[in-house]
Amino acid sequence: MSYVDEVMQRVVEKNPSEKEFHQAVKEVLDSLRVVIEKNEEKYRKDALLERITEPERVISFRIPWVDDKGQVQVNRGFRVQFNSAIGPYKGGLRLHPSVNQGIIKFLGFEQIFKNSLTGLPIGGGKGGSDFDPKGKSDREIMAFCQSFMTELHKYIGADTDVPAGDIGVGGREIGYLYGQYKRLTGLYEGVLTGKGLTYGGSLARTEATGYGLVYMLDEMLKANGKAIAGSTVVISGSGNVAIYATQKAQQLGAKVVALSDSNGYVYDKDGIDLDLVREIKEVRRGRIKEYVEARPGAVYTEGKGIWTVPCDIALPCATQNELGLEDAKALKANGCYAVAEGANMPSTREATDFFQENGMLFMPGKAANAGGVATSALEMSQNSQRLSWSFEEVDAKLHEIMIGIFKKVDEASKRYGLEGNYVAGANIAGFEKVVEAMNAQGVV
Ligand SMILES: NC(=O)C1=CN([C@@H]2O[C@H](COP(=O)(O)OP(=O)(O)OC[C@H]3O[C@@H](n4cnc5c(N)ncnc54)[C@H](OP(=O)(O)O)[C@@H]3O)[C@@H](O)[C@H]2O)C=CC1
Ligand SMILES: N=C(CCC(=O)O)C(=O)O
Repeated sequence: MSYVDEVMQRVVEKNPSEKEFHQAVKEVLDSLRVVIEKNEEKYRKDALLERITEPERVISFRIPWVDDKGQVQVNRGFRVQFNSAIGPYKGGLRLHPSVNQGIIKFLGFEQIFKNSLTGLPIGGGKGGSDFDPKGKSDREIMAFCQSFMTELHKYIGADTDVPAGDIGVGGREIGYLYGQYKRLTGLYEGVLTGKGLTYGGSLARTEATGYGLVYMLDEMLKANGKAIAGSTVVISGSGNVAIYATQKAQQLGAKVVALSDSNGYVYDKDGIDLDLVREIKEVRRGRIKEYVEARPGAVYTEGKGIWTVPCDIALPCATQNELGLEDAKALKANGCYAVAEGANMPSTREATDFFQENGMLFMPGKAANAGGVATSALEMSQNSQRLSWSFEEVDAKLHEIMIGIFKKVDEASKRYGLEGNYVAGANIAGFEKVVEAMNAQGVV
């Protein structure tokens, strides 16, 4: 049995119910076979793969809070501090009823290599809770966040572990979390990113993941003789990543024709009216189906199916495993030639393999959606200097970082004779820096 297969077997046996974690590890290890085979003896002796697939720390805790009816509620919280070889743990907090340890471990594992690709000094971590923010009052959100931070603050800090947003965690939640941290510790420090602009947040952080996704898409298309301008684009989700990916795609001349949420999707043949979507989602915290009430020419469809909408470019920006093999086949049949992942692991392994086997351009999330965490690291830099950079300065740095990530990914794929395989390129380029740091730091 190969070393990779031995380690994969260990991961499955030691984490039996964590299927998303298995999926994330398998994708990375499979693409690293060419690298591992060249160093197998040393890697085995150092138990390198056993260490890199084992979190440095997994923290789980009870979160009690009182709802508006005076009823005590209980949720479960997590923080996975996965790998600190190249910097303090850095990664988002996800609030969604589907959250469990396996989900947070898959996200934390992906974050290791994503953060490495940015070239910034940030390690991999992730956290969250099975708390469902949907339908909760502001007071209930605050009560939950204060209880969450009452536990979490024991394990985080500006030079230890810096959480941020993810699904269900936006500016409102970060604000409540930050206020509680400050109250408990008496420290005013950059311990969270995605903060409000009046208390240490960075301009362009709200836009960063979506903008960075489109910057990466632009690089991938240009390297392959294509362009965003004039293309038809379908974007899943209608949250932070999807909204600002839509904005940047429209600015670069694309026509975005569909967005979704967990209830269904809207198709607007005339192109999505982003101001209307932002009013519905960011102001009213409503459902995407409300879009057609103001745009009768648009069509709302309940449930899944957004990937049957004909497009040139697909940008999955909702959640993991939202795009499966049948979706991939439908995209190809309708002429789609490029996919870039705004979400974390939104394509199943079968869909990813299909894209690559059928000559479609494909950029995995750890490279394509790294703009968010990269800009979070820029927020940390500003906080450390007690300075605030302009939007243009941050956006220019973000764009430069995304161009740099594409170059690393492209170079790594070519170095191993895998030109155009951006999954392999991203995993190899991300892995190499982390491994060098782990080797230098000894058996820890
Ligand atoms: N925020 C960030 O900085 C970054 C986020 N990401 C990733 O991007 C993706 C979106 O995150 P973000 O935009 O921040 O989150 P938001 O909470 O702002 O938006 C999430 C969107 O995805 C939809 N969604 C969530 N879960 C499901 C599901 N199970 N099925 C269908 N739709 C679903 C939501 O619909 P509904 O409102 O109905 O729940 C919503 O439209 C996630 O995978 C996240 O991990 C990656 C890098 C950075
Ligand atoms: N949710 C994020 C952003 C993490 C961060 O900004 O620290 C991700 O990279 O998946």
